[in-house]
Amino acid sequence: MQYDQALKVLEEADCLADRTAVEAALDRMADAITASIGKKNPMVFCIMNGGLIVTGQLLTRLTFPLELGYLHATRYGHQTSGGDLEWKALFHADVEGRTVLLVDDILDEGVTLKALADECLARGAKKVLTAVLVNKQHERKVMPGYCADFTGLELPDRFVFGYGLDYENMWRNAPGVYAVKGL
Ligand SMILES: O=P(O)(O)OC[C@H]1O[C@H](OP(=O)(O)OP(=O)(O)O)[C@H](O)[C@@H]1O
Ligand code: HPA
Repeated sequence: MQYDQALKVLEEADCLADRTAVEAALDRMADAITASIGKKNPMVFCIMNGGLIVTGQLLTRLTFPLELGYLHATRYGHQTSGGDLEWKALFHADVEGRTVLLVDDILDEGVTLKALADECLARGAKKVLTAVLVNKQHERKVMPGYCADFTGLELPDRFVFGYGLDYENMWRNAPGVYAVKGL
């Protein structure tokens, strides 16, 4: 996307959650995560690329012992609808017997998180929990009612960017969650 076009995308977008709202959501998530697994010495995986900012900002709010790793799987690329899941980076850490927390930017249809959670369980994880900044509200989930264990924001069925979420690989750095005009 060209520079001018990218500026126009942000200018025309609808802000669904500004920085203050996102930070409050991260605070709530951190409290809930701490209460749930604060004493479990969990293995936390950032789901790249989208999970980068949420994981970073969440982790500074988690003041208990944990280990950090990353997984990379993608199914959207430059598209606004998902395809087959493509693994880009496989497990580099042993999850056997561990409590695992998967952190991502969004649960849209849930295909990505469910596949990664299933893979952790297949590798012997004792318990797998999931955390997302955004849950997109619609009826196209991978299983009816599928949702994360910890959700920051419930947002409408729009294509969103910011706080790690991209629109055509741009604006992951936008300081709020914005919906693309017309999408
Ligand atoms: O719930 P789903 O419908 O599976 O969609 C959610 C996934 O889609 C995005 O990743 P994407 O494939 O765009 O890769 P990226 O993280 O590199 O942007 C997002 O970061 C989630 O991982
Ligand atoms: O709305 C979205 N925005 C960015 N990335 C996504 N991946 C799934 N849904 C979305």
